[in-house]
Parts: sequence; C-alpha cells; structure tokens
Amino acid sequence: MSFNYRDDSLMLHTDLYQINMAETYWEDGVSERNAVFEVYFRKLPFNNGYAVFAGLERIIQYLKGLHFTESDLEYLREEGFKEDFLEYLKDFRFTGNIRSVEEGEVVFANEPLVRVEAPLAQAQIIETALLNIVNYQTLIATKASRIKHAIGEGVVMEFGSRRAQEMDAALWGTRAAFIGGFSSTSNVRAGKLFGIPVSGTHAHSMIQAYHDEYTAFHKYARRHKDCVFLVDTYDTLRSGVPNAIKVAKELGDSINFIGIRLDSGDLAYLSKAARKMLDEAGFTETKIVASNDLDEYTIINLKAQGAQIDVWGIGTKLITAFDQPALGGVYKLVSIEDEAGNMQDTIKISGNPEKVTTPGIKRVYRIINSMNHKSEGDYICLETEHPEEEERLKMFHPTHTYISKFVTNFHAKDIHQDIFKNGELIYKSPTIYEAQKFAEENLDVLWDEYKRSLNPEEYPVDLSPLCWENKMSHLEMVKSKVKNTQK
Ligand SMILES: Nc1ncnc2c1ncn2[C@@H]1O[C@H](COP(=O)(O)OP(=O)(O)OP(=O)(O)O)[C@@H](O)[C@H]1O
Ligand SMILES: O=P(O)(O)OC[C@H]1O[C@H](OP(=O)(O)OP(=O)(O)O)[C@H](O)[C@@H]1O
Ligand SMILES: O=C(O)c1cccnc1
Repeated sequence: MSFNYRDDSLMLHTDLYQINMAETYWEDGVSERNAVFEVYFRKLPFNNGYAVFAGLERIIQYLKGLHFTESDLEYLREEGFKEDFLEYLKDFRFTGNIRSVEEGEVVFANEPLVRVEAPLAQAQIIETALLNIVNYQTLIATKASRIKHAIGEGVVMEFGSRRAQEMDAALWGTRAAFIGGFSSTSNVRAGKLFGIPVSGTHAHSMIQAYHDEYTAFHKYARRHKDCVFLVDTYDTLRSGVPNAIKVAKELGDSINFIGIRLDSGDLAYLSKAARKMLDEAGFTETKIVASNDLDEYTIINLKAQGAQIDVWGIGTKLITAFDQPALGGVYKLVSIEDEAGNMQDTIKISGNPEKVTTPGIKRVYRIINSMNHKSEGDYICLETEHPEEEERLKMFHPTHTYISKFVTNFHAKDIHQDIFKNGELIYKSPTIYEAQKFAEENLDVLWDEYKRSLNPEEYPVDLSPLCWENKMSHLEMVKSKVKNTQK
C-alpha cells in the first residue's frame, strides 16, 4: 500500500457503485443525457428549528478541474474496468450546471439545497463527495449556530482540532463553525487557509513543564504581550488565580492581562469567585474564559447559575456534532432527459409519505412579509413558476394539506444562486466574514419561535399547488404501473 501517488485526486472519492452505474449508462449510450439531482435532508439536526448551510466552497474546489489522473485510471484498470470505459473516463470533466444556496443560508428539511444538472454519468459520480461535504459542514455550522445562540453576545473560540474526526474535519469543521457564528479558531492552518482569526491560551503542560504557575506565567509573558493564564492546574482559587494576579501586578503595563482560563471544576462557582478576586485586585477588564466539554446545554445552564464567563472555548462537542453525529442529507434524481430530448420528471416512492421525493426541476423562494420583514415560510415551486410576480400566494403543508394560508404583501426571495454554468464557475465566493454576516442576516428574518433551541416551532416549507399536483400525478402514474406489473 502506498499513499505516495504524486497525482492523487478527489476523483475516486466516490462510492464504487457510482462508477459502476456510470459505466452502465455509458455502455447503454445514455451517459450524456441531461439529469437533474437535488441535495436535501429530511430532518433537521439536533431537533433544531433551522439549519445553517455550509459546504459550497469545498464543492467549488472539488468540481473545479475535476478529472481522473493517470494513477486513478491505473487503479481502476487494476480493479477490472475495461480500456474502452477508461478511455471515456480519461476525458471526464464536470460540464454541468450547479445552483446552490449560499453558505450561511438558513435552510430547512425537504428543500433542495444544491441542484446538479449535468450529463447523467457525471451527476452520478459526484454524488458521494457532494453529500460528504454538505452533510458534515452543514451539521457543524448548525451546531455552532445553536452554541452561539446560547452564548448571545459573548465571544466563542473553537478548540476542536484534537478531537475532530481527523484533519479534514478539523479544518472544514472550524470553517463551518465560523460561518455559524464562532469568533475564532485555535487551528492555525485554518487561519492561514481561510482567513479565520486565530486565538488561544496555553495548556496545563506548560505549567507542568516549569513545575509552578508563577514561573510559567512569567516565562510565557516574556514573549507574549497578550496573556490569558490557565489557572486550574493545581488549585484554581488558592493557587491559579492568585498567581495570575501576582504576575500581572509585577509586569504591569508590559503585558495585557486579557484573561484567565478555567478548564475544570464547578465553572459557575469558580467563575464567580475568580471574578470577585480579579475585581478586588483592580483587574475589572480581565476576562474569564471557560472550557471543558461545553455545549449549548451546559452554557445555558451555567448562565442560569449566574456564571461570570465572558469567553467560551468549545471543542469536542462542536466539532464531532456530539449529540447527532450525522446529517442524513440525500441526493435524488428529479428529472431526466428521454430519447426524444425532452425532460421527464421522476419520483421515488416510499411507504413513508415524508420519504416520497418531489419530482421536477424546482426553485425555492423565501416568502418574506413586506411589513415586518419576517419570513412566512419557504415555497417550493416548479422552475417555470414565478411567485415573485404573484399578488396572493396560497401556502399549504405538503403532507397535511388542510394546513394552509394565503399570503399577500410579500417579497419572494429566490434562495439559490447559479454557481457553475456549463462546467464554468460563474460565482464569486464571499469572504468568510461575509458568509458569517449572511448567516446572521438570514436568522434575523426568522421569528424567535423557530430559533429557540428547545422544542422550536416547525417552519413552513410548502409546495406550490402546481408542484404538488405534479407530485400527485407522478405518484398515480407509478402506482398504476406497479398494478399493471402485478397483473
Ligand atoms: N456549574 C456547572 N453546572 C453544570 N455543569 C458544569 C458546571 N461546571 C462544570 N460543568 C460541566 O460539568 C462537566 C464536569 O466534568 P468532569 O466531571 O470531568 O469534571 P472536571 O471538572 O473536568 O474534573 P477534572 O478535574 O477531572 O478535569 C463538564 O462538562 C463541565 O463543562
Ligand atoms: O473540552 P473541549 O470542549 O473538547 O475543548 C478542548 C479541550 O482541549 C483541552 O484539553 P486537553 O485535556 O486536551 O489539554 P490540556 O492539557 O491543555 O487541558 C482544553 O483544555 C479543553 O478542555
Ligand atoms: O488555546 C487554548 O486554550 C486551547 C486550544 C486548543 C484546545 N484547548 C485549548
């Protein structure tokens, strides 16, 4: 086994069955037929009322210049793929269209997030990577948003790299967390690659290396003007905080005594006691940083106890999406070109009504009330429809259709952007700061009832009457086909 292919690529970052299906299409002469797939998830993660979309930047990087390298083809040859098909794969490039919601967009269950319109074989092969990217990054951006929501105005540092499911997750996870509202990361490479602010304190090992806090704090301060001293190595209130105060007093203006960090024990009690000691010593501006397996639940609880924590350091429970380790995003075929060159909508049936796919090439509009600028819900319609031109819109629940309302005086915002057109990247990515701000603005459009972390209201994601009728007629068509097969 070798990891040293000079031309390793992400092309084979797919499931074998995708390549087998692509081969089937190619051999049958249908590989170039236009196909439309949609990425969406069926259930919001963490029982949250919304999700924050992330992953587009990596999708762009992945698709740009995607091709089979020599060693990719060599490997497929060894796996038994034949020369004629390998010859076809040699010229593989992504030549399709991508429409996607932007990073930081607030999204909901059952609405298309990314739409791929491409030759069938291409659209098939890229499924695995697209889901891999969107499922993880959206999960982490959403977890980060929940944590940030619990914190409110406070600063939150991302500390997860050491606990992440390997390096890619640490890197892209911290980026997603920044989009979701985090303030900085401890991962220096993420700072370099993405421009996320980096920040950090120091570890217990530094105190242990010098055997005492007083010496360690002094040594650290010689090269680091901005100091956050970790105070819980031996005894927080009897040793850590007094030593930090002593060193800060001795060094005076030659350092910025920015803060102390608590990493164990009763964080509510210790933070209150430490606040008192710092204030009494005149360090009223010195902040208290807390870490230790924190998540939104502990944060809310600590706040309820009156904890005096200004800055939060969050690792494991964010980066591993501890309470829900996967988002179940799927990739479904909704329309495909027939022999005559016409697009035919397709459906996948399930005993579970929530799992029946919605056929057709669609758009998603956020229906924003023009009076209060809050969203009435999302409206999924066929691409040919123009709700933005309507005066009055009927919105109804797609499975419980009796739940309906008429909306007037609204603005319909198309939540997707064109990203690739005929294989060419036409989208200009925002900065990471713009993506974070975009997420904040999108959350502002939601009523608080959808944003609370516990038992939020269900946000309406509705189908247009035309889209719904199209779904019903395909359902009927498939049912009668099945009946005829049984005869
Ligand atoms: N006042 C508090 N209320 C609720 N949870 C708290 C409070 N203080 C700390 N916690 C949380 O309780 C957990 C305590 O973890 P644990 O039992 O491992 O103790 P510890 O303080 O980390 O001890 P150790 O010295 O072994 O590191 C952490 O998740 C921490 O965030
Ligand atoms: O608790 P998390 O949310 O995962 O945040 C990251 C943790 O990583 C560090 O602990 P670790 O024991 O790895 O190293 P240390 O010796 O520096 O405390 C740090 O002190 C945090 O507790
Ligand atoms: O800078 C810190 O305090 C830090 C960084 C990574 C993990 N835990 C803490």
